[in-house]
Amino acid sequence: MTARVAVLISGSGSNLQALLEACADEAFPAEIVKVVSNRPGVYGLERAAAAGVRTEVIDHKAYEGRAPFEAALRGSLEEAAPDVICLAGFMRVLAADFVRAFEGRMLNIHPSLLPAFRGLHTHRQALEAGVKIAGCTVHVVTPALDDGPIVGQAAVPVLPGDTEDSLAARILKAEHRLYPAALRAFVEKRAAEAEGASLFVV
Ligand SMILES: Nc1nc2c(c(=O)[nH]1)N[C@@H](CN(C=O)c1ccc(C(=O)N[C@@H](CCC(=O)O)C(=O)O)cc1)CN2
Ligand SMILES: NCC(=O)N[C@@H]1O[C@H](COP(=O)([O-])[O-])[C@@H](O)[C@H]1O
Repeated sequence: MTARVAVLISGSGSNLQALLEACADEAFPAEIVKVVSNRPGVYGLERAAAAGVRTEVIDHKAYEGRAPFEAALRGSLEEAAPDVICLAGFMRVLAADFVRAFEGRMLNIHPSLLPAFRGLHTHRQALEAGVKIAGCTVHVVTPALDDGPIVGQAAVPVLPGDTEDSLAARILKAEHRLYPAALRAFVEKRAAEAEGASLFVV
């Protein structure tokens, strides 16, 4: 079965692009059915349109607070009937009620080796901490920030003279390899678990 995936973005969408390219392979067990951005005019929307994927903008600045924004965002996602939601450079903290509506089937890619360096400015945190290994993590989204079960990780070296930009660029390349691999593993595990359940029903 091919999993229906909706992707949330806020910007460039380079991770979205990696997922689009992976899904273009007929053997990949997922298809991207909708891309939703909380920011209008971002390049990620152009990437989705070029791939023939439906897009929608739910601009958080157009709503009076998080609750009405998240209600609109939830409606846009539910309209697509996704099996899995992928946050890909999505930059809004989601309230517990929203996360629970998609419990266990929402993934995020975070540019650090969690549990190290949660939140924003992860590359600055890594350089200030003096770590020699950095990387990225795909995890299940929970109400707590950047805290859910880890699906996969990729490590890269921190090199002498690295700046935030040089480290971010190295990690971003790893993200583009990690996210499709992690999504495949996540989808295949869910399918196997569902098949296992049906065996007991029979
Ligand atoms: N409930 C959860 N929501 C989100 C998670 C999560 O694990 N649980 N992951 C984040 C993604 N993320 C880091 O990977 C992250 C994104 C945004 C922020 C943040 O502080 N955002 C600010 C606004 C920043 C902006 O709009 O430029 C905010 O929401 O006030 C922290 C971490 C996605 N959501
Ligand atoms: N906390 C979330 C976060 O920092 N996400 C990060 O935003 C960057 C841009 O992604 P993009 O090129 O896919 O838009 C990526 O490095 C991603 O890990």
